[in-house]
Amino acid sequence: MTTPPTLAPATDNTPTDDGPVLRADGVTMRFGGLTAVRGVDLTVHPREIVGLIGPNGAGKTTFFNCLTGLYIPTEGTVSYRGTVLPPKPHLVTKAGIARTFQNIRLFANMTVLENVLVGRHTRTKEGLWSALLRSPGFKKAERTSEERATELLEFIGLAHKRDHLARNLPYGEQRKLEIARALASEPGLLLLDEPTAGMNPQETRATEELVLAIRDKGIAVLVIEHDMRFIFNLCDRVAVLVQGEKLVEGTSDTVQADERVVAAYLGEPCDGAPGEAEAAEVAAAEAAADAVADTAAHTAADTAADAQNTPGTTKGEAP
Ligand SMILES: Nc1ncnc2c1ncn2[C@@H]1O[C@H](COP(=O)(O)OP(=O)(O)OP(=O)(O)O)[C@@H](O)[C@H]1O
Repeated sequence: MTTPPTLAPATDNTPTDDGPVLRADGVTMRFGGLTAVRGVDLTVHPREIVGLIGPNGAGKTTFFNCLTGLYIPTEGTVSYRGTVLPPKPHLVTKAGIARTFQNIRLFANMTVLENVLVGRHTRTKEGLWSALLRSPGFKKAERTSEERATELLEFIGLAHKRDHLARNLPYGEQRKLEIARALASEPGLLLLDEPTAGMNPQETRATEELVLAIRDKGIAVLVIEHDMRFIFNLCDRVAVLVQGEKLVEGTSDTVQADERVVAAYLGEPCDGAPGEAEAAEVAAAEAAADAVADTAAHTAADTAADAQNTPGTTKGEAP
């Protein structure tokens, strides 16, 4: 992939202090009797790329939904740049957190440009009447939004398709468009939920480069992904969720070397596991066959030695 062009930041994402962009404190989410997320703490610092991994059903998406106000956590708080966020998606976006979804959520019958413009609505203050009357203020805001959306499309490499309908884009480009739409809200933190799902290796590599370019713009990234190569190549830090709890957190090297992580993905062998009796039977049969083969080999060797030691017998001649 060619390196994405640089994008002039519309908002200043330079941190005002050394504090984290995101801080989740003791986030717990229960659905009736099921605790999907239990007491999870997580911080993301400015210009960091943090990975969130874990087996299916570990609670990753539920945790994202708690961060973005889609769910109201049963317990715990989520803060953005030191301020506790209200659990309302549009207020979370307005504060500076944008996200993409596991399943693509584009407006299929809108153009590529229009999809990005939709993402800007939290950054425009022109109201409905202003839009209907096409007031001078509205026209100016519209021009600024279009310029900004065009810059974003250039940044992700879709400017040449700005007038195509979203539904006609290939899958990999639809995923890119989702990212552009999220960036249109000018976030300080971008949450990506499985951005490479369904992608081929080239598209995955391109997404890796795109995420790095986004980080270089000063935007912190928190990413859920099942593709371990993608995560370990990209992330400054990785947190592992297992059954709703944070099991390990650290650099890619630390997490990869942690036996608990391997066990969480592969499952610990346990007594009476299906197939264990069959495996034991096969091992016993193989051991018995080896013993029989050994005995036969010894007998043959002894017979040959006896033949050589018998008096009056020459080689190749029957006694
Ligand atoms: N709205 C909901 N109501 C009830 N249970 C839910 C709801 N959302 C998620 N769950 C349950 O919470 C648990 C965690 O699910 P979640 O989708 O967060 O896991 P995940 O780690 O994102 O999994 P995957 O990697 O498969 O996407 C699962 O047992 C799931 O069935």
